[in-house]
Parts: sequence; C-alpha cells; structure tokens
Amino acid sequence: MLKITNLLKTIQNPNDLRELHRVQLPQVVNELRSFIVESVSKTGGHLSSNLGTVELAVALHYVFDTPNDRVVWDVGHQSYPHKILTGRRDQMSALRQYQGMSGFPKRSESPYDAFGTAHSSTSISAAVGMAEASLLQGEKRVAIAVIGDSAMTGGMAFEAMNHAGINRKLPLIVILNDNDMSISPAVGALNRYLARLISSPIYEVTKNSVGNMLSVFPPLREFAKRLEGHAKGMVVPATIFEEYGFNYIGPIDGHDLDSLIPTFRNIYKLALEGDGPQFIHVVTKKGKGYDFAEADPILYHGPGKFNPVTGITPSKPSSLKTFTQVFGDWLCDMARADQRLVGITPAMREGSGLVRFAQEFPERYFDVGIAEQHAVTFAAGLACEKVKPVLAIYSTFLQRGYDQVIHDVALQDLPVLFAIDRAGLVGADGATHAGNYDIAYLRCIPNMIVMTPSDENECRMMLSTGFYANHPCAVRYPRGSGGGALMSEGLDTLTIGKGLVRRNSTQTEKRIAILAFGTLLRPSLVVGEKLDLTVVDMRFVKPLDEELLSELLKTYDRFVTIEDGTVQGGAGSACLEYFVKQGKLPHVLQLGLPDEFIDQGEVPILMRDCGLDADGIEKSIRNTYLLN
Ligand SMILES: Cc1ncc(C[n+]2csc(CCOP(=O)(O)OP(=O)(O)O)c2C)c(N)n1
Ligand SMILES: CC(=O)[C@@H](O)[C@H](O)COP(=O)(O)O
Ligand SMILES: [Mg+2]
Repeated sequence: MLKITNLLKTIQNPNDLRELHRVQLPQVVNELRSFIVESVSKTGGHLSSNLGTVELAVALHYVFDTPNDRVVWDVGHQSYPHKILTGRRDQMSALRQYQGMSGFPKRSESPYDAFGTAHSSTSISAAVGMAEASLLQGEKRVAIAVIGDSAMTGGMAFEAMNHAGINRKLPLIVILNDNDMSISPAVGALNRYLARLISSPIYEVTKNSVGNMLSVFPPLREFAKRLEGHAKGMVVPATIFEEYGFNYIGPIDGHDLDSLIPTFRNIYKLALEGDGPQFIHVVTKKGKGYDFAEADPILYHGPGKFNPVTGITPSKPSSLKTFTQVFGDWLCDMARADQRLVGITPAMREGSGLVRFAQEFPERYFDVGIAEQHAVTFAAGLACEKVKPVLAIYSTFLQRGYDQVIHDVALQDLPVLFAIDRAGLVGADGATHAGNYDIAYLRCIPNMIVMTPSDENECRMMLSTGFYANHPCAVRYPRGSGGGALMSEGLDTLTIGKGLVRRNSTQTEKRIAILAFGTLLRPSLVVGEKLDLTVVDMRFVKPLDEELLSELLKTYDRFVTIEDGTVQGGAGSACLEYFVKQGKLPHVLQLGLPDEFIDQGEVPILMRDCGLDADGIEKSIRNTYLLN
C-alpha cells in the first residue's frame, strides 16, 4: 500500500475514513493528535480531554454509520477529533473565536453533531430520546452517548439510565469514557467504584487480549454474549450498569483500536438486533500523547494559547485581580474569621477560585462532583444546622439547581451564600456558558438578596454582607477582572438595599440618571462624564433601593438602566416595576443583553456588538433622548 504522508487531509468526512484500511488508522490517530496540539496551541481550547478521545472518535466513525447513527458527546468539550473527522479540520483555526467554530457540538454546525451539548450529563437522556424515536419511526439506527466519568456523576445521567432500562429493545449504546478525572481529580463513590472495576485483574487480561480475540473471531453475537458472560463472571458479579438493564462490556483500553473496533462492531450488531441498551466502559488517559498534558491534565484542561514545544509557561502575576481571585481570597479570610464557614463547589475547584481554600481548609471544603442540584440542597441542609455554606457556582450551571434554590433554600429562608461567577458573557465558551439570566431568574424569588458588584472591592464587601445576612444571598460577578479597584482587606459589609450616587449631573432640567447594575458602572461613568449625567451604582437588584429611586423620581423623568444580564425581566425591569407601582412612568431606556443567544468571541467585542461599551451606551442615550 502506498503510504500517504498526510492522511488526515484526505478525510473530508467519515466515509473517507471508512474507506481506509484498518492498518492505516494508527497513522490517522497520530496525525489527529499532533494536529490537535498544534491547532489548540494557537487558539486555546479544551486540550487534555480531546487528546483522550482521539481513538474513540476514530473507532466510532469507522464502525458506525454516522450521521445516520447518532453520536452525542456529553459536555462536548472532547469533541474536537470528531469535528476534525467530520469536515471541520480547517475551521479549527477559528475554534472558539468570534464568528468562528463553536468549542462544543452544535446541530446548526454539522449534521454529524446529533445534539448540542456543553452542560454535562445530558447525553444519555438525549440518546434515549433518539433511540425511542428510531423505534417509533421504524428506522434502523443506533443512538450513542459518549459520557465522561465525571459527567456520569450528574444526576441526569442516572435518571436517563433508569428510564433506558425500561425498554429492553432500545437501540442505545452508552460509552463511558473513564479517565479518572474531572477538571480536577474525580470525586465520589462512583469514581471509587469505577476504579475498582478497572483495578480488577480482568481489566489487565482484557487490555492485552480482548482486542486480539475479537479480531481473530468473527464478530458474532454469540461471541459477544460469551464475552459478556466472561465479564460478568470474572470482573464483578454484576455491575451497577447491568442492574440498570444494560449489557455491560469492559473495561477496555480506549487507546487500543484493536479493542475498540471489534467491540464496537459486536455491540453495534447487538443494539441493532434488539438486544437492548449496551454499556461499554472504556478507559482512557486525559492528555494522552502530549507529555505536558499527561503530566498536568488540569493545567491543560482549557488552556489559552501556548507554545506547543515548551508547553505553558507561567504568566507573570497580574496587578489586576480577577473577581474569582477576589472571591478565593475573601473565602480564606472569612473562613479564618468564622469557623462555621464551609465552601462548596460542584466540580469547579479551579475555575471558581477554591484551590487555596481546599488546601488550607480541607475539612471545610466540599467538591460534590458535577451535581449542581445536590450542591444547592446540600447547602440548604448545612444551613439548617447553623453551618454557614458558601456555594461557589457559575451562573450558567446554577440554572441546573433552580428548583432547589426556590424550594429548598429560599422558601425556607435559609442563609446560603451563592458566589456566582461567570455572570454575563463569558467569551470563548459562548452561548451555552453565558451567565445572562441569573438576575432575571433570581430577582423573582422571595427572600433572595441579589447583589451586583461594580468592582472588586465592592464584590468583597458584598460577599461579607451576604455571609452575615440571615437570608439567601447571591453575589454575581463576571469572568476576569474589574478595573483594579483599591482593595480593602477587612470583612466590611454594606447596608442591604442601598445604592450609591457616583456622579451628579450639573444640569437643572431635563436631567438623565443612569442606574447601573454591576461592572457596567465603569463605562456608565465615562458616558456620564461626557454627557453630564447622573450615575448611580445601584449595587442591589433585590432589595432595590426604592428610597433612592423615589427621590430621583422627584426631579428626573428620564432614566437609563444598564446591566450585563438579559434585559427581559432583569434589573431594569425591576426599576420599571417600581416606577409603575409609584404610578409615575418616566421614560426608561433599558440597556442590557438582548433576547438572543450570543455565540463565542472576546467579551469586549461581544459587548460592543450589544451596544454595551461606552460608545454604544453613549449612542443609545443620544438617540433615545435626542441629545446632540
Ligand atoms: C452541568 C455542568 N457542570 C459543570 C460543568 C463544567 N465542566 C466541564 S467539563 C467538566 C469535567 C468533565 O469531566 P468528564 O466528564 O470526566 O470529562 P473529561 O474532562 O475527564 O474528559 C466539568 C466539571 C459543565 N460543563 N456542566
Ligand atoms: C467545558 C466546561 O464547561 C469548562 O471547562 C468551561 O469551559 C470552563 O470555563 P472557564 O474557562 O470559564 O473556567
Ligand atoms: Mg473524566
């Protein structure tokens, strides 16, 4: 066979891959891996997880009839090899960039992206839906969920397993991609259980022999059945997955095509022929094949640009603290001051700024796995017992725990402090991760106190305020840094429900007041200076500073509300509701994020597009109030 030097370039879609001889696949794997390192080093992106799924993606598209067979990638942060094999190699240069390619599977992007993902643990539910649909429609295809060991800890995954077990003929395949890692080390009983399965002697045997056996024997159903029996007899009596009604195969080496391809072929047949849900437990290594990432998969989970030869070099410490760092520092200081404090994260230790807290206060640190709903109710339980829980959570992921916020925390008026990071637009992760909705979804809940810090120091004071308030409180702050405010080191609090007038207009009539919520205070002040407007740092979305609004209503009939959350039902709406309640309706220009999903890009560019930079704010005010 003639050796083609760049095989990857010849693959425009999985049909091209399927045309290749089996012996050519290791070359595809190697080229894919090098390409991913090279490409992600130029754009930034989720590196370690993708290096772990190269063989999986190759084997899946080689064996299954995609896109007729549906593949759902859980979280989807590990789908780059799949994207590259499905016609998007060239678009990798614009990965996660403004107007470029999403970092996650997206139905509008490719027919091979069977389901849009990014929030974890949805894949099995979606695949169950697809599998049931194929039965209802009499179509012959399988639905495959590829789910990581940590995504598997999310409650939804087990809700879906429970449901899938009802239909004994469901053409469903679940592939558990077990790399013993979440973003940080995987936690919990399921992790321990999976480790036990892997450490059983049979894994060593199957690792070395199953691939060979399967490639020698024809891929007969009987053989797969024997393999199943073999696994049942020798791995463990019956795995938890079998109890859920799945046929369990594994653990198998997820970097060994000789194991993956024959196993997939056998399982494909079983699933198509009505043998019901199949569960394949695949063991992979996060960061596989790139030494730096293998050695430190956490650092390489979602790096920015880096030099692929030297790896990530430590950046010089910035004089600007991110809000995440402000929170992390505050948490340690407050933990020292108050023994009752505990810190909780649903699997986001690094991103939420809890690394130091975890080291300094290990007994008071709880990583609960990817389990936002549980995290909220767990906090509620702690709060019942006079422990003081601080739940660090991304705005977008708190959406998962919404009923728990209402039913378990707010309804019982329990003092849980929600430190909500990644509020507003987040940048490269795009619409799935944007924190546009928290103001709207929290301000309608009774008993909640909702705070929007305009800078780092205010953030610190609000955290203390929330910690000492005897009610559910949320402090929501964006990704990245504020403007570099002078930080206090104490644990000072603010008066709840009080805003602060930051600038008074010198005009005597037709005055305009900007009511700013959060970090958009900064551009508001710039505009306020330029147009001679009054500018208020509202600080609290709930309770609103009604006294201040009432005072302003006496002399102002034109307002501008501004926030980095959705306008619909947001902080501006809260002001409008108050004005209506007063029976006075001044003109209110509501600025904020529009009623649409905003794709990835650099935050300043996206904010410009939304008219939320200083120029855009100025333009809107001039146009609305006909200023020259
Ligand atoms: C609901 C939800 N919570 C948190 C996250 C953040 N998150 C993204 S990837 C990840 C770890 C996933 O681990 P695993 O599923 O094992 O995949 P791996 O990264 O190991 O390949 C987490 C916590 C998310 N995407 N969705
Ligand atoms: C895939 C996922 O959900 C996380 O890896 C996320 O991309 C992290 O975002 P930050 O980089 O903002 O922490
Ligand atoms: Mg994992």
